[in-house]
Amino acid sequence: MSDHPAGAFRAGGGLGGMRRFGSGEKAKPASIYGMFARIFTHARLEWPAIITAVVCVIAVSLLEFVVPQLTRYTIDHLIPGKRFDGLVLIGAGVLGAAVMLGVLRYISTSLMASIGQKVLYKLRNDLYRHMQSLDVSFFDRNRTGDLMSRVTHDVSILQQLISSSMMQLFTDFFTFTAIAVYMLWIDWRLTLLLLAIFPVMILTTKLFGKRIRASFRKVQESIADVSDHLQNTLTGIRLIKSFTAENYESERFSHRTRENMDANIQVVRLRAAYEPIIDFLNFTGLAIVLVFGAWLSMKGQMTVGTIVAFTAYLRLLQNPIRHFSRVIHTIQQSAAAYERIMEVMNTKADIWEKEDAIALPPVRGHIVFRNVNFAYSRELEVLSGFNLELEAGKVTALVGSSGSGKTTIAHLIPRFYDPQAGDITIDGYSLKDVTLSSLREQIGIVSQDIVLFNGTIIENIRYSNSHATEEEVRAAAGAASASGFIEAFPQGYDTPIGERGVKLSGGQKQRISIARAILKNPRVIILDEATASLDTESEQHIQEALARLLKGRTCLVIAHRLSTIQQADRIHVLEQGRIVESGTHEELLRLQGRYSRLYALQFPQTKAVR
Ligand SMILES: Nc1ncnc2c1ncn2[C@@H]1O[C@H](COP(=O)(O)OP(=O)(O)OP(=O)(O)O)[C@@H](O)[C@H]1O
Repeated sequence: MSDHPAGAFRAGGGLGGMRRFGSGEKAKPASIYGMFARIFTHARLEWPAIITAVVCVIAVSLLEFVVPQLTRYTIDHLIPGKRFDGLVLIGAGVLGAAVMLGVLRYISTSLMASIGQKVLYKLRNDLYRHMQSLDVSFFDRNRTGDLMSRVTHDVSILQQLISSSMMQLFTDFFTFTAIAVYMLWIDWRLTLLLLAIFPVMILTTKLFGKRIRASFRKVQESIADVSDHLQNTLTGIRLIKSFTAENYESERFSHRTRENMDANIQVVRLRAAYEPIIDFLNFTGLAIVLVFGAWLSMKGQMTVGTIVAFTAYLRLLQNPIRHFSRVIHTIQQSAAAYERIMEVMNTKADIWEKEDAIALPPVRGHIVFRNVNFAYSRELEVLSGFNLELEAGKVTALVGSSGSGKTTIAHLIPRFYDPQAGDITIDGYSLKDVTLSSLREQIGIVSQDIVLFNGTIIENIRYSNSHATEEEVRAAAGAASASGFIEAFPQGYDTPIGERGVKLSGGQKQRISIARAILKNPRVIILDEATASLDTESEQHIQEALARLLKGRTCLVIAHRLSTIQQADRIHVLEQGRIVESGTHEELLRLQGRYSRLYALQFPQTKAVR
């Protein structure tokens, strides 16, 4: 049994220009509270570390509070009283506080950084697992590079928020409240005057926050574009070279990176405008303390030490605001990233299992399509009232012109897509009533787009059955006529095949994919154009391998090349989603209809003989 049956079926690539999330309906901005709530849900198991970090942070705030008190005491009491003995204690007190601050900050920062990493680890894995659970149509709609950048770049942005900015926010909130209360207690008039500036600051922050977040969204989308372009062009490098399209691609790349640069410049401009406004408001606070404090002092209502302490507290009070102007940058950047992550997390799979889905018992492989309607989108109906029967243990072939719906029919059997109407059954079980894994474990697909992973030959063959022994792998490779060329490699089965199997020839890749299917030993085989574009010798090897693969199983063979399906038990000719002719090769030739015309096109000489 396969550990990861879905992986073997996953068709790569996406269709550009189709609807994907964010392009149809406008994505609802995710709430910042929602973001924090989710982060806390992920972080809750780390509560001992969180509590320790919070205690450290509170201690930092208290120490910060003590230092201005030492200044005040020095100015108001030690200097006027010429108490030289007290200076040593004050010096030691300030240095001691500095050392303690350093230690406490080290503990809280390193704890929060490791919590951030753990949350990130969980979030990234959840996202990946969720993506894997989505169906093929999701991957049709979305660009690979864009999805990659959500899992890598967007998740990393959240890490910065968790490990540094969130703690900073908490520290600032605590310091701000403690100091505001203390200042109110010392002189409520001066403090209220100061606090009057804060609503202006909050409003400015809100106004800028919205714009900064929108710009960050653009930055992240442009990164996704860059990553998508890279993914497409690096995997298609041979095509680019064959069309000498290097300059064209470099220009397209530069266009995308320019969009990224422009979006970043927009963010920088917004920040550059925001920070001076906040600084101006901070200076207004300082002016108020100086002018009003000096006035009170001249009237004998306030000591000089209090004014000095007040300016120090003012700085501490303004620090959170100044930090906030920086943290807001991270928060808005994270919110934009979080939105993009949640778009994936909130996407529900179109293909799902019923709650009471049963495990499909080992089947014989009798498959029936009854009145099936299927469309990829509203505009394009591929199958309408479609009926088809695949007899158990027999080879059924589908032929027909390009776009007539052959691959679509094949993809409905492992439930890559679900029909909008009608039913498909296997041994009488409706596909919708059985679990996806029990269904897919009994189906093997060998397609013309062979997907091999970077790894060794044995790893690729074993992908369909991770428990297979080495002997079983060798036997499968033998049956797939692959052992000859594999053993000829100096490293044999341990030969690395490179990304997507680039180090192998087309025919070799095909035989490895057949070996992989044989090792899976499924009841049902779907063969999509497996012999396209091969030389005669390779094709002969492959035909032998295929004959062994198909033997005794229910097979659906999709072939353009009629030579490959002459032995099929039944051939259906498909036109625009309808079966127009059915029979064996000889019967269909005798009909002198669509099939015989297709055959004559492919084999003009044979036709002449007949
Ligand atoms: N993932 C998809 N999303 C939207 N439309 C699709 C998708 N796959 C196929 N189609 C459309 O559905 C129709 C049937 O395509 P299908 O691939 O089943 O034809 P086919 O007979 O297998 O063609 P070929 O022999 O060229 O592979 C075509 O019009 C095609 O454009």
